[in-house]
Amino acid sequence: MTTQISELPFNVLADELERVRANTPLVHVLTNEVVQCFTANTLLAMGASPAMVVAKEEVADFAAIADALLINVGTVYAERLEAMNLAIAAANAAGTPWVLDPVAVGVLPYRTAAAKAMLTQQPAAIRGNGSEIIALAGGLGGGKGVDSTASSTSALEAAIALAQETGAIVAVTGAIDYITDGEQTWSVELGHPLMTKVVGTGCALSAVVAAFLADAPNRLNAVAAACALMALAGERAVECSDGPGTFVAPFLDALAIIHPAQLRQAAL
Ligand SMILES: Nc1ncnc2c1ncn2[C@@H]1O[C@H](COP(=O)(O)OP(=O)(O)O)[C@@H](O)[C@H]1O
Ligand SMILES: Cc1ncsc1CCOP(=O)(O)O
Ligand SMILES: [Mg+2]
Repeated sequence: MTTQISELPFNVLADELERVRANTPLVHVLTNEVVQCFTANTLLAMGASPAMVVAKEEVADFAAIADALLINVGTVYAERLEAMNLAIAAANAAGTPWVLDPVAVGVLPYRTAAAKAMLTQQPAAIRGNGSEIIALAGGLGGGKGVDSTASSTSALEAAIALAQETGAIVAVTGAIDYITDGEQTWSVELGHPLMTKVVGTGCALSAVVAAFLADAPNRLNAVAAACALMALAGERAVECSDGPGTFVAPFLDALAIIHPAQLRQAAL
């Protein structure tokens, strides 16, 4: 199974970033307990508005008024899963796009079953690392806890199959990010290996994917632009950091500073 693969042009990223910043989308975030603050700061820095509403008594009301929803199963347990499924149902009823981040799917049966059941609930996008995407597509993904043991390139076929099966845009990330609708595939060759040494870069990326999907006229471009923005900010942050401990501050700064006009200039 193959699709046409092209590198995402910077002017597509520029157009998408301009659109998102003009709308400041409200993103409903149901994520794991490790990355809450980093995810909220990432969304604020790039121009969205995060809210971590998690109670099962509140999630349906909030998913209906949010512009997009993130479901991340990183520290899922029974009550959180119940809230996630209520939020997904309400998002679908309201036409709110929702994103699945299948953290460590394939490693543990409880979360694997939970995430696979969610695939029938029309996710607008799925963003995961190589191991997670292979497992979600029904293969043996491997995975070392939350980390991938499979390259994104080795997971591309699984990503394409998953997109065709679910109708979602699938982003499989790693040294190269691939973003596919099952027919057309964008690649993003940006980023830096140091991004794997700071917890939450993948989780925060999935939240940014949700932000870009809010009212998106072209979902493939929206998800690809989210991947490109994060990877570009990571690359820039590495230039002025000494390692994982000093990465986060310049990363958030880069997310805020990167400007569509600058991207259009770089595209020339
Ligand atoms: N080897 C690498 N080189 C460059 N960028 C990378 C590399 N590995 C991951 N990234 C970037 O790090 C971010 C998180 O991706 P990834 O590590 O695949 O997700 P996760 O944290 O969910 O496992 C993405 O922006 C991705 O492009
Ligand atoms: C360490 C950890 N444990 C459960 S969720 C989580 C965070 C995973 O973050 P990411 O997928 O962005 O590396
Ligand atoms: Mg992850």
